[in-house]
Amino acid sequence: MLQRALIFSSSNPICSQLPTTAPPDNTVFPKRNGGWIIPFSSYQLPAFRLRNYRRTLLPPLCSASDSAANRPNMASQDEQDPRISNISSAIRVIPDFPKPGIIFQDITTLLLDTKAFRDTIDLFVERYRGKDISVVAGIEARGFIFGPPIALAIGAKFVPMRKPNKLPGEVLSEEYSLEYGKDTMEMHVDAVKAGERALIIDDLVATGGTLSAAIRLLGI
Ligand SMILES: O=P(O)(O)OC[C@H]1O[C@H](OP(=O)(O)OP(=O)(O)O)[C@H](O)[C@@H]1O
Ligand SMILES: Nc1ncnc2[nH]cnc12
Repeated sequence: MLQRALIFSSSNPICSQLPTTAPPDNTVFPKRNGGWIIPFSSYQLPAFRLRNYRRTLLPPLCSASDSAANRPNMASQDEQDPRISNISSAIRVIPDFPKPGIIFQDITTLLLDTKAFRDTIDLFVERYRGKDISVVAGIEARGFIFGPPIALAIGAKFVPMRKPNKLPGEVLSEEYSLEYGKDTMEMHVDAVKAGERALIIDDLVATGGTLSAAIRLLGI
């Protein structure tokens, strides 16, 4: 997934049918070809070092580990990777769901395709293994599908970022706007420590609101 610090962009080889509406001005993600930023894409940005994690979330405290200079290289590697087009075609696109004007990217069909699903996980594992990442933060709900296998394979812990009032311990909360509504995301306060390097995983970035909230929650 997902962004001076982040994860993904769109001219995205996997979900190539996303609409090309520009993200809001306040997003920090790169806009390649004026498209959206979305997880399974070539412009991945990677992981953050939580230098100074704190409970009161203030301005960005983390930096991206992969320099901008390395990213075009990653992009061209992905463009040559034959797995990407197969993964892209395994995602079903449903217009006007859940309401008119939304072009829904349905990853449940990807999950039915064992090769495409495995290849998706492998792509992330190949990219992030050996990068000193100790935390994979998965965003509910679809980040819970892709995050755990990636976390196990790269030897990181998995931290769920949950919908409100689901976690039993002390939490940090972030409210955010969605393409179709508002929501709140929560994370256990003690799940991530200062100095840890985190990778945020989700299935898709549309407006970037969810990913931005996840970044704020990590205190980046
Ligand atoms: O970039 P954004 O505009 O924030 O949208 C992207 C988010 O929207 C979807 O989740 P959703 O909130 O629909 O929750 P779900 O996974 O529980 O269905 C998707 O899985 C991302 O988390
Ligand atoms: N276009 C989209 N497809 C799938 N999930 C989404 N969540 C927000 N926008 C979405």
